[in-house]
Amino acid sequence: MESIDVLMLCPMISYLEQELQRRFNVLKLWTAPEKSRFIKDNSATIRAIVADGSHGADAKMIEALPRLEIVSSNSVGVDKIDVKKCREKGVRVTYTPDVLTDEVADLAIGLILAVLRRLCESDRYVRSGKWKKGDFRLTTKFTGKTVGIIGLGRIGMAIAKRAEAFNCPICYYSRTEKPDTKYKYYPSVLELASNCQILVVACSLTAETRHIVNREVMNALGPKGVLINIGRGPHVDEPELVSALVEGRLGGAGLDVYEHEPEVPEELFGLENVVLLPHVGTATVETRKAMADLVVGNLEAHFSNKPLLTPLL
Ligand SMILES: O=CC(=O)O
Repeated sequence: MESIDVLMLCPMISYLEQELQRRFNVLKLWTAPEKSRFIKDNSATIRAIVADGSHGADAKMIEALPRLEIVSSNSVGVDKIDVKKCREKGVRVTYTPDVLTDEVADLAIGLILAVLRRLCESDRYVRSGKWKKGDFRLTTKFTGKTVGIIGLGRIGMAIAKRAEAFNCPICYYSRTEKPDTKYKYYPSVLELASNCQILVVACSLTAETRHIVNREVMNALGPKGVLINIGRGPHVDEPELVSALVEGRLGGAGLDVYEHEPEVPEELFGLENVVLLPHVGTATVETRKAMADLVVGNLEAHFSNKPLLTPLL
């Protein structure tokens, strides 16, 4: 498959770059001094795009590539890809579900513990020598707290299972009630937030779920409530989140994602009830390799006329 031109949108793990290069002619968009010129110059030959959760293909890019056949995304979230345009143009879209579910769910639990038990703050306490002057203050118990989950898909379900092991009552919001789960369903996020102590965002980002966590929801979660976001930044109204935390209307937050990554509101840096991660939900060697294998496997399948491994479209 040496002669197939694949446009890679941003740097990814070297294993993925190497595996792609062994099979395809990889064009690295980020190395081009002028991106739109680069796309134009190669538009007659590019047949595939490799995207990720932060770098996708918008309508303009898709329109600019008349020979484009497939977008293979190194992510489960495809909100940066204009899927509607792909459908219209007959461009296939693949993503990397399942292989990353455990990793993201583990991190959600890690964030809950980090916020409630102040793990980052207490680590700093030891390193700075403050322990010698007195014990660290008391924190908050996780076991038994009610966990509300927005979006009970693969990842939401994996978080629920883990939280159950901490004896947490689980409730959830999703567009429709899931028939085969014992977890309590609330038909609105507001009701969910009013009835849980830890609210976890685990749904995909769409026009409907943008700012699904707004001021009202944060107020309902309240000064003892904790918000965990391992979904996408725009799920949460970020300026409202900052003011809710600064004003003490919300008890704490554990965030892996932000509205304008890698920009993070500086007001959050001084808050000890907030744990900030740099969008690392899937970022382990094991999971990123499994994702890379799917990205390559989907392209290989497509160009050998075999069924796609994990098609979205
Ligand atoms: O954010 C990560 C993903 O969508 O896989």
